Amino acid sequence: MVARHDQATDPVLLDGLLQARRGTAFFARKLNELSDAELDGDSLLPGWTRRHVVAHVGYNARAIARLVEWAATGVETPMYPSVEVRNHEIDFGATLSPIALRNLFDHSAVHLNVEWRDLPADNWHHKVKTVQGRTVPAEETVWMRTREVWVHAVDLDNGATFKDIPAPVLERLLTDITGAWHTRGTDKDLVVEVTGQPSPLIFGDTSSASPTVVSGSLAAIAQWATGRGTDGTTAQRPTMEGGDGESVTPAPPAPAWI
Ligand SMILES: O=C(O)/C=C/C(=O)CC(=O)C(=O)O
Repeated sequence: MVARHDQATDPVLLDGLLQARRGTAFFARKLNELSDAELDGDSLLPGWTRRHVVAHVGYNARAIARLVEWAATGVETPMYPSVEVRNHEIDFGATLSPIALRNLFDHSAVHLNVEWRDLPADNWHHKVKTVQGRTVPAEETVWMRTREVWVHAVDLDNGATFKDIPAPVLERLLTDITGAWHTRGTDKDLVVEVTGQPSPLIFGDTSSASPTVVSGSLAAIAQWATGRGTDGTTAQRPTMEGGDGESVTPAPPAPAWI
């Protein structure tokens, strides 16, 4: 394929797009491993079947494509008209036939990919607004989608784990989550330590004099921080007397993320 002269060439952006496409392929693989009947089963998300997860991931691609169209045209096209419409759409999508659900995922992913492919380099800096009210450059849509496809592949609960998610994606996810806790002030006296790294990764309330320190591998900590289980985590709690503190396994639940 011949690249157009106005296409994006920023290596960071191109690497991000690769991570999003790999995540989409990974989600597609896990979805293809599920029989139609298995789509009716529970996902890891409370109250959602696997059907809800697939519908959400499909509609999320359409919603993100609307942000890319906004960046391309300058015409404001929000992700969703409202959170209520978003939620209703997911509930409706979960009732589609298996073939329609699978088509929704496939077609919406292709559509988003085409919107990204066709967005001229300059337009990637244009500002758009997410459904959470964040104003971000269009390049952020790549990360928004990356996060969705990798994490929701785990939510399908048919074998994918956080260990399947590439380390740079997990690290950025942790930066996002701990940033959200900090903004809300829900990380008081909480330090998160990723073990088994060449150089230590530390997040959270690092200025606290008596923090609870939650530690574990990158995958275990990301799973815990996203509210998807405490396996592989431990917590070191301060004691009244000072000293080394008491060890708690597994760690207590993480603060809410979204
Ligand atoms: O990162 C944001 O500000 C927003 C992210 C989303 O809206 C992702 C979704 O949860 C969705 O598509 O509904």
